[in-house]
Amino acid sequence: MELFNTLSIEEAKEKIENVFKNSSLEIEEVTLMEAADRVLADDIISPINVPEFNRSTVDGYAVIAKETVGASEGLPGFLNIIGEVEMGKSAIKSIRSGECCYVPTGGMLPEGSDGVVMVEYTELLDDKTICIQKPVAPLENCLRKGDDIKAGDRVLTKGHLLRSQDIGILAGMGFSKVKVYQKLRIGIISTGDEIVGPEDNLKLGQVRDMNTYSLAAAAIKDGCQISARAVVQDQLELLTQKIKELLEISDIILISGGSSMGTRDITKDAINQLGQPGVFIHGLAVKPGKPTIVGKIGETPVFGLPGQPVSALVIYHILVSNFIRNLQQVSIKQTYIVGELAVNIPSAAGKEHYIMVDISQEKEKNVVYPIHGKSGMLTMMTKSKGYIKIEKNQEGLHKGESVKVYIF
Ligand SMILES: Nc1nc2c(c(=O)[nH]1)N[C@H]1C(S)=C(S)[C@@H](COP(=O)(O)OP(=O)(O)OC[C@H]3O[C@@H](n4cnc5c(N)ncnc54)[C@H](O)[C@@H]3O)O[C@H]1N2
Ligand code: MOO
Repeated sequence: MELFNTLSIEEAKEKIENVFKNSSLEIEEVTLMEAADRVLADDIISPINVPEFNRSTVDGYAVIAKETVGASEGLPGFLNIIGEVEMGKSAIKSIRSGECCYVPTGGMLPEGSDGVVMVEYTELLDDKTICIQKPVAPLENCLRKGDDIKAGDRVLTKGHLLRSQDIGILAGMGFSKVKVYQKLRIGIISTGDEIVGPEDNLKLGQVRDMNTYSLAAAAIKDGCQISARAVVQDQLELLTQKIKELLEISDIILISGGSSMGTRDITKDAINQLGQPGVFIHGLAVKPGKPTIVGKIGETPVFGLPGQPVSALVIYHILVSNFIRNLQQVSIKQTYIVGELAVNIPSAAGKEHYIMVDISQEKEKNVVYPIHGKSGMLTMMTKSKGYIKIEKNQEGLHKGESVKVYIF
């Protein structure tokens, strides 16, 4: 009798990391417009101060702050207006005692000024004089040179996943291109005589291909590109041939279906036929996803995911995504939300259980509800915001317990 030799997810991650410890990604330079969701391959050191000059954060009058002390509506202070600062131009004049200068929001502060009184707290007496009705503290309503970034600051580090605000700050520092890790090319194969495309007519007994699409979308979200996708029938020669083709153009291959022990389950044989070291994991102590396969053909990682749509996508999230993020050297760990379980969740000890959950905000708390179903029912995941994990040695979780929800 052949049984799965099951590893825990942690053991599997360790083994995979070990087998691919010499793999590394190439580095490429991309424009800022192409850089979102890519991973920085270099530290970013600012060549300039941001802002590069002292700026006003309001529309008002640049003043010497100590000369406004005690000013009020009943007892205003009087200042001579020496002019107006224009946007995009340097403030030519400097301010001396008893003077002020009009500055728009973002405009350069004239030399000598150290605060800005908002226009609403001033009154124009004539075109040369204003009265100040409210004092300002030194540096009030100002952004000083280098307040945001000092020249030489390390603003972003290697391994940082670039988000919209990061792209903005790169532009602000004057970078128009950045070095990022190459986009991994993912080849996706869905196996099964019964599998047809979403555009095909469905005959009784056939099943529409969900895995190609859910896995492709997940990989794209992880910053990868899809090199090719194919549906292959349960025949060893056909599958072997297709994997061979995809090896030429892919950095990672994902195969779904045919991972179990049935006579049609040929994924393991196909991987083993194509070269050393072949399959080095078959079976995980998890639910869903027990029959997962991991192999290596030449230098290429090949994941044989279970055909059940929930199992395939859950294993992608807990194993494949982690592998991709490690390869890309992403520095952040997976984020989670902490919530309180709404009900008891039973589970048998001996394997890790991944439970799909929804979260609802009730009385300032995140309340976590399990979404039940079988691994062939993908709406279990469409109704969920994420998943929680029940450890191998735990027999379920209790209502009211605090849990981490990993968002997908
Ligand atoms: N004797 C045993 N049988 C099974 C075991 C076991 O330990 N012993 N494990 C079960 C578990 S757990 C899972 S999960 C499945 C995994 O099966 P396979 O990876 O071999 O997948 P298939 O048999 O090809 O398909 C399973 C199921 O999923 C549907 N499917 C497949 N591909 C797709 C796709 N691209 N899109 C949508 N749906 C797909 C397929 O039609 C089947 O209904 O094995 C159990 N059996
Ligand atoms: O583990 Mo299978 O993945 O139960 O459906």
